Amino acid sequence: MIRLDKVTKFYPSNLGDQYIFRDLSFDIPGGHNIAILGSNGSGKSTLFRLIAGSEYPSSGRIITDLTLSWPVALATGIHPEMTGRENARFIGRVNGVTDLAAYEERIKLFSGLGIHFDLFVRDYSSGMRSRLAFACSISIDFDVYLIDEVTSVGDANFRKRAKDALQRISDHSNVIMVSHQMSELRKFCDSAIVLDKGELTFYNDLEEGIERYQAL
Ligand SMILES: Nc1ncnc2c1ncn2[C@@H]1O[C@H](COP(=O)(O)OP(=O)(O)OP(=O)(O)O)[C@@H](O)[C@H]1O
Repeated sequence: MIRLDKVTKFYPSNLGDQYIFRDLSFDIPGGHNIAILGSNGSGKSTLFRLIAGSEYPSSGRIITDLTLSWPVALATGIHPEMTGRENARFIGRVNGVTDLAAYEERIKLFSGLGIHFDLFVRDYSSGMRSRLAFACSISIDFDVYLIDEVTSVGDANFRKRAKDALQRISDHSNVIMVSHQMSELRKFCDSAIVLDKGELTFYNDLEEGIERYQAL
């Protein structure tokens, strides 16, 4: 379970503080593959960053007893001044991977980065960076994978590899996924959370959630 406890999140702007969530308490149930649905700007990415811990709430807290991956689009923890291999090794070590050499090789193979794996990440394209981040994430055992752009990262070949890996993962772990493509969500998710005006609603049935979202 992932619990949002009285979470408030706002961003300062030239028009004053823009509130995304105000005093929001919500339990994201475990054991589901959940699609996050909401219109542009409703706060899906913000929610992801809060859950992943890559951004703090303005007040309140997020509590969980689960291990969570990081959203790939953020490429959180990927350091531009290190090579892909050094990044992989660092991420592996931080996440308690025991066989680091095997982990590195898995990432090199999965990311398809070839010789770029030993070049500085600062010289990567954004697609290459996302491929590295996704490969690092998918090669670690997490309880929940936060998936934000699997369908749009890299070329057709990589996308197929990513989807196959995700399919394997969703058999034994859970995913929380953001995508504007309903076909993708239908492939991996069984339930939904709809974001609207700072409120979250959980739908046990994905189709019910999609219907609600489309009616917004
Ligand atoms: N770092 C930031 N600084 C200021 N405002 C931000 C920041 N990040 C997000 N916002 C604002 O917060 C709101 C929610 O943004 P967010 O990216 O979470 O929405 P989203 O639902 O993921 O949108 P989309 O479907 O377009 O990707 C938007 O109004 C956005 O402008």
